[in-house]
Amino acid sequence: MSDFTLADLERIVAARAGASPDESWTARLAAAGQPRAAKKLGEEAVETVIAAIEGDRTALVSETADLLYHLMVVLRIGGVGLAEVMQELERRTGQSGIAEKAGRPQ
Ligand SMILES: N=c1c2ncn([C@@H]3O[C@H](COP(=O)(O)OP(=O)(O)OP(=O)(O)O)[C@@H](O)[C@H]3O)c2ncn1[C@@H]1O[C@H](COP(=O)(O)O)[C@@H](O)[C@H]1O
Repeated sequence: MSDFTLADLERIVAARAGASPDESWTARLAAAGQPRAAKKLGEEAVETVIAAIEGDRTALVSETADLLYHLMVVLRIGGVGLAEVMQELERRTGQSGIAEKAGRPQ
């Protein structure tokens, strides 16, 4: 199994965001701006949904990789660090999602 982490990918995205858009997809998306990058993220999310619904495991792996990569680009453009997201996910471990939703103000 791979020990490559999302934090590793975040570092790669950060390093490539300032490269030449002619040589780097990351830089091309960063130069195009958040609307373009977010649209691409949405496309990859839909492709992941389709792969999941179709039960296509190979496509689910590939489309999820596309999705996570484009999510890292969108987070980078949005100035959000992966650590902030992981901190929020850790905060949520203290409670079931069902209980969390039930406890929201009506
Ligand atoms: N993980 C990725 C990664 N996943 C997808 N992509 C690119 O995202 C683009 C997606 O565009 P398209 O939708 O046309 O391609 P597609 O999704 O395969 O097409 P569909 O089948 O979905 O229609 C393609 O150019 C992919 O190569 C990625 N580009 C870069 N990375 C990582 O980022 C690093 C730096 O890449 P550059 O910034 O390009 O140097 C790479 O070494 C990788 O580690």
